[in-house]
Amino acid sequence: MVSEVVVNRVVVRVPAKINLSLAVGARAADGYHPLATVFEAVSLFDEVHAEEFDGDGIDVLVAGAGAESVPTGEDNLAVRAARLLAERYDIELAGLALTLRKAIPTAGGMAGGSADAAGTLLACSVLWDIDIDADEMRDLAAELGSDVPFALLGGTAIGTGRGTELVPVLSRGRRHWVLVFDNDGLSTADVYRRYDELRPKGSELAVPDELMNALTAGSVVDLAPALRNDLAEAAIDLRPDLEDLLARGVEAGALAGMISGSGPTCAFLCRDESTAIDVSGRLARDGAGDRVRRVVGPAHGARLLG
Ligand SMILES: C[C@@](CO)(OP(=O)(O)O)[C@H](O)COP(=O)(O)OP(=O)(O)OC[C@H]1O[C@@H](n2ccc(N)nc2=O)[C@H](O)[C@@H]1O
Ligand SMILES: Nc1ncnc2c1ncn2[C@@H]1O[C@H](COP(=O)(O)OP(=O)(O)O)[C@@H](O)[C@H]1O
Repeated sequence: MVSEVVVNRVVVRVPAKINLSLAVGARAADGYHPLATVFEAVSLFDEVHAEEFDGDGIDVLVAGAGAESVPTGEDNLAVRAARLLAERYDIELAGLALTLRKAIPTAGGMAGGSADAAGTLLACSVLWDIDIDADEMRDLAAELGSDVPFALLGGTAIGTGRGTELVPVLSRGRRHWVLVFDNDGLSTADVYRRYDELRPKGSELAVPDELMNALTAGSVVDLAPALRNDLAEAAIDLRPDLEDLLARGVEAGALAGMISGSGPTCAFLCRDESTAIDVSGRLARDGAGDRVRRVVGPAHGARLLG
């Protein structure tokens, strides 16, 4: 009989994000686009459970929403995060079991894979008792993906560079969002590629003043017209039905609807909680069914549970 004794276990909760504003410049020589974005973490969380066992290698179990579309081998972002951390801190990687409890859609434009990478960095640094500071953790996160540093930080933040240079934004109040997931994900790389075809020169890299003012004032009414997503045109070009969904959310009572990041998730900003309940009910009845979620922003970044 093989004995696999659990010697330690850490659980981390990590948020999804939306981009309140996403300005995209022209593709640079490294293949990435310079961004000026405002990230907002929302109350939709993946959980990463990390355990050591007497054994070998990394075991991955994925549970929850869309689990079947998440790879469980070396290309899983959580596995890549664990291996990167172990390599940089000379940890001898014996048995590591990672369980990912997913609520964030995969390839949904909400940084679901990035959240798991960020959660794994935090979980394994605690599990392996590594003396790592926030800057070192941020640098490892940026190696794993452009959205990973923000998943660690959470809240509301301006992102520049590839999206990895972050400055927290002080905002007032809470924002109520209704999300509508899509059953089929969109590849981020494909959406950026389509963006290049539609706008080879990119667009002006700026965060709108109106958006920053609305966040400072805590006014969702002023925020709604200031929301911006340069990738929306490319995402809608790849998924024309999204345009109709965006219009239906506004007809149902949302202040504004936008594509989340590279899509295909649509996010609807609502005046308050009761409007969000109403809008989510209407969209669910109107065909979106169990693909509708109500969330609140801003939410905290990667955090240890228990
Ligand atoms: C669009 C955004 C907006 O926050 O998020 P999602 O919608 O994917 O969640 C991000 O820029 C996605 O970040 P992330 O999903 O981490 O991308 P990465 O793994 O770093 O890169 C995947 C691919 O996207 C493209 N990419 C990504 C970031 C960037 N600033 N420019 C790019 O051109 C590159 O083609 C890259 O090969
Ligand atoms: N732990 C993970 N969770 C989700 N997707 C993952 C994970 N690891 C690797 N992937 C791969 O990354 C791709 C996109 O990841 P994801 O971060 O969910 O997209 P997006 O940034 O659009 O939200 C997926 O197609 C999936 O194959």
